[in-house]
Amino acid sequence: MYHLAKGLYRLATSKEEYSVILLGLDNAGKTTFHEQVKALFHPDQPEPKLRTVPTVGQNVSTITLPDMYLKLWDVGGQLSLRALWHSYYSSCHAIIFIIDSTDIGDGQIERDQNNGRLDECRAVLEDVLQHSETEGVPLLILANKQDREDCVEVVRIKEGLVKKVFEGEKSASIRDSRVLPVSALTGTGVREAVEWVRSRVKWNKESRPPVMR
Ligand SMILES: Nc1nc2c(ncn2[C@@H]2O[C@H](COP(=O)(O)OP(=O)(O)OP(=O)(O)O)[C@@H](O)[C@H]2O)c(=O)[nH]1
Ligand SMILES: [Mg+2]
Repeated sequence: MYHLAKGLYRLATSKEEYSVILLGLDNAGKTTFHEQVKALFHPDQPEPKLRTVPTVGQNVSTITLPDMYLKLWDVGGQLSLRALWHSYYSSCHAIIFIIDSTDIGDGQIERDQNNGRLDECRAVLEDVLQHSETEGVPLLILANKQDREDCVEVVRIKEGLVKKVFEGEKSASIRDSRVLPVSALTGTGVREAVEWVRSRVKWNKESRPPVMR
């Protein structure tokens, strides 16, 4: 009887847990974004810690939403650390790829002029999407640092970078994806980003079932 009651109690109180991995080049703003999410959704930590240092290893946190736990994995984006990303792919339910919108020239791939880290960004994103274990996983691309005057607008990033990446992706049609403008520093767009992920991991739960906690 005790075990039955305990089982029923567990069932009634448990929630689905989904994992989200934050990817992007070093300095893109992953940790800053992560801190803003924690500040928004952790009642005991209302002030985001915005003085970040380059991530070596990982920062992990779990936020509680009405219908799920969302576990965020913030990993280092430096070249030498990108080789570790693949170990998160098979267990993630969504990918947030963060772009520094001030470090991609004018966002247009064909141009010969200096385009910052646009080519590197494209190659890294393509590499993530081509990995067999990320197939079909919802992808949110964040055009970050939109608070800065020298940023490239989100429409240009969609037309220039994202369209080009998807043209080469075999499974683009079956992957749910979105590009959103954000400023991780000011917090603008962060709530919308979490909301998009929340809805998409649920839609995709047949393909990537959540863990019950
Ligand atoms: N103006 C502006 N600066 C930002 C924004 N987001 C991040 N930054 C700055 O960009 C720098 C790098 O931010 P991080 O969040 O540490 O970058 P990261 O992607 O975690 O970098 P790695 O851990 O090395 O992969 C810091 O100086 C941040 O303050 C933003 O939205 N606007
Ligand atoms: Mg970091």
